[in-house]
Amino acid sequence: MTNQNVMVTDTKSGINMAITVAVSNSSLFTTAAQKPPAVPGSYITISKKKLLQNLDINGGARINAWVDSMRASSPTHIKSPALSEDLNSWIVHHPSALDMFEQITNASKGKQIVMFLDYDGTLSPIVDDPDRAFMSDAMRATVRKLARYFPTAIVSGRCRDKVYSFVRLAELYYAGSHGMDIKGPSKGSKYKKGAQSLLCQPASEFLPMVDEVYKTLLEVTKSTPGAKVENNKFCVSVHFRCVDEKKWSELAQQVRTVLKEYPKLRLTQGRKVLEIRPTIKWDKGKALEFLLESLGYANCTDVFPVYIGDDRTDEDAFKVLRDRGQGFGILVSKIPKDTSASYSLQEPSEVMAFLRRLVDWKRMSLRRHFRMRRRLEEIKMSLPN
Ligand SMILES: O=P(O)(O)OC[C@H]1O[C@H](O[C@H]2O[C@H](CO)[C@@H](O)[C@H](O)[C@H]2O)[C@H](O)[C@@H](O)[C@@H]1O
Repeated sequence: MTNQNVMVTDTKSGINMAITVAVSNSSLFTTAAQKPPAVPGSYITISKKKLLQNLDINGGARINAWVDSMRASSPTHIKSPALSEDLNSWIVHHPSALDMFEQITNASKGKQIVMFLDYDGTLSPIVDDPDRAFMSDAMRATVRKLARYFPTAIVSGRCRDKVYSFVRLAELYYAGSHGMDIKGPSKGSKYKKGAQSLLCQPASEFLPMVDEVYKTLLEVTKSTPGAKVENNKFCVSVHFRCVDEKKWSELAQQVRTVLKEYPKLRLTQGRKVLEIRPTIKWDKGKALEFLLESLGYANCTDVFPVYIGDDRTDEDAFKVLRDRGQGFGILVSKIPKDTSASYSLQEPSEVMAFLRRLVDWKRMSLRRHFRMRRRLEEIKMSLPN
């Protein structure tokens, strides 16, 4: 019997929970201590009725599972030699996008690269205060250059206006609220005519409900020091980064009590954050598909989408790319995680280095292309009539 990290969906609350289970050949049992996974974030996805029943025995067990999941979604640093060994073997399957740069650009030859960028943890480093997650001027300048050469979209869990206030580049596409609020560039985009009028809000009917939940959660979580509730328009984030770990179960209980009254809302998790959102089948993956379609690449074989993200919610987009067999995902992570991304980068500074290389590569290939065209023109002109 071995311990495995398992991701299950609680059918009642909709929460994706990460728990450690002892696995034999024929059955699954939750471990008595419900310890956090040995390698945080390294999961297999299963659906076992028995497992869910175990979690349902009483509310306490369910809350324990929530807290385990909160821990698992908050991996920190590689501490033990065993974990760094895991990292070494993980890297073999998800090599650095910087090391594989040539292979990547070779695979994209003759195709239009379309860039999708998550915000927090990808373009800006993770900080304690979500209102101060600024991106650097150098990163902004890099993304601005990137958008000159490739259609570029920001795909974030944040409210669209908020992420725009951080990025401040009018020429980009923005998909806020985990893709539930998509808008085309507000400044003329050279990539798609009419993009300025593009707006997609598939969860608009949930707006009053989400606002009500936001206000209730704000009130209910007041008693938990450090908890922060963020209104992301079509979803709500409950942050526990600054909450003492001893208080996590209290916070989980508060959120669970509120959520019980709203069966049309579900819970997902990000980095030290509980995210409440409508149950509609819409996520960052759907947003990516919608944007590709809006750009006119719905059924094209000559498109090469690249999605860079650091969070569990980005996995939906990585999966879409895997399933389409087009382009690829890059996971930003310093630790091994189960992912559908093909490549990895360790942190936002590496993301910036990768984007810069992409810009330089494109600039050089365009220069080469124009030089060659000029040369051909010259040869044509020098030929006798
Ligand atoms: O899809 P994303 O753009 O990655 O948004 C996901 C969540 O990001 C933000 O929270 C995360 O970043 C904060 C600032 O660094 C950090 O304090 C927090 O612990 C992280 O979870 C944002 O505040 C959330 O609303 C988004 O859901």
